[in-house]
Amino acid sequence: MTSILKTVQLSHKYSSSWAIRDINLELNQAGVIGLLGSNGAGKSTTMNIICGVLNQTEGSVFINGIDLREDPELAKQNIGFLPQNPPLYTDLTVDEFLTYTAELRKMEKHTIREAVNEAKEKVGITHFSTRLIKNLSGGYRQRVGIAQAIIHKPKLVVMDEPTNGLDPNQLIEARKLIKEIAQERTVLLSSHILSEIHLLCREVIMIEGGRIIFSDSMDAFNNYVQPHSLLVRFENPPSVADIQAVHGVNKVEFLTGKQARVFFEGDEEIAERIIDAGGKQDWRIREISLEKGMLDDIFKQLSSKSLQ
Ligand SMILES: Nc1ncnc2c1ncn2[C@@H]1O[C@H](COP(=O)(O)OP(=O)(O)OP(=O)(O)O)[C@@H](O)[C@H]1O
Repeated sequence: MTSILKTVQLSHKYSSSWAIRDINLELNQAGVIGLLGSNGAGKSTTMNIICGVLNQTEGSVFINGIDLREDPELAKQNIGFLPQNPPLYTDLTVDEFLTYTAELRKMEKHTIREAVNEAKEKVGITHFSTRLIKNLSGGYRQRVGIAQAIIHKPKLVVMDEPTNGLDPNQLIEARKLIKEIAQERTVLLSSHILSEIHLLCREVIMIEGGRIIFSDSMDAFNNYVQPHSLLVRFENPPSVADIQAVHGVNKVEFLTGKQARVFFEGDEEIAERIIDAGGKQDWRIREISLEKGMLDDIFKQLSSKSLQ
């Protein structure tokens, strides 16, 4: 089977330093795939190369089996791109802009009108067809950006931090839309926010320092990343020393007078031991929950595992 996207030993150097090294990706199915990494990890560089905006220093990109360097025009017919800052012409109306992007894609003239209408309908902006883009809210501008990325019905849509800067309501709508779009195609989406990737993606590729340090399903990711802290809320808070006396606890931080983050090593049965100690010493525990690590901690865990 031909992969929708395949990268082979993709590496890129800006002047003297490598931004990404040996990125090997292979995507075959519809759905949202997350590219997760902290700021500067190499997400935009990877995406810009995949979309043909930046020429790699080394390695190859195949879109639907077509080498992007050998036949960029044909390869790009299968890609839609929503860059971090979508290049919208804000003095054009939605219709004018989408027609222009369809022409840029070299779509056949007689197909453009229908394609514009379909894309508008898909992202829910038909009622703004004749509105100037500069008079749209951030959330609707984002939709125009998504419409231009799907207007030619590509098999692969690449979105660089698409939910950045949206307000909570816009966020919910954008996530819904991205999931809908991914029902019939592959969406590769980047974010530095773990919870965003959790909400949207079925697979996750984690990149750090320009290298892939994890690539598997979201479920596998959840199993791989072991929790190592608990949030505990007490009605009758004990001292730090009292909590540290519980076997396995290695650090305690009080976040408020009644809530503490308890770091532990080893098994998750620590929660039972804390509840046990709390019962005996009348801490009156009101809430206790395992925390998945913060992104920085997860990077450290995964980096050290990948070096083992
Ligand atoms: N035009 C450039 N010239 C020189 N170095 C660059 C350039 N663009 C990016 N870099 C460097 O390459 C590395 C990867 O950057 P990249 O933008 O790909 O990361 P990112 O994961 O997308 O981060 P962010 O979320 O902050 O955009 C970083 O160290 C960055 O400083």
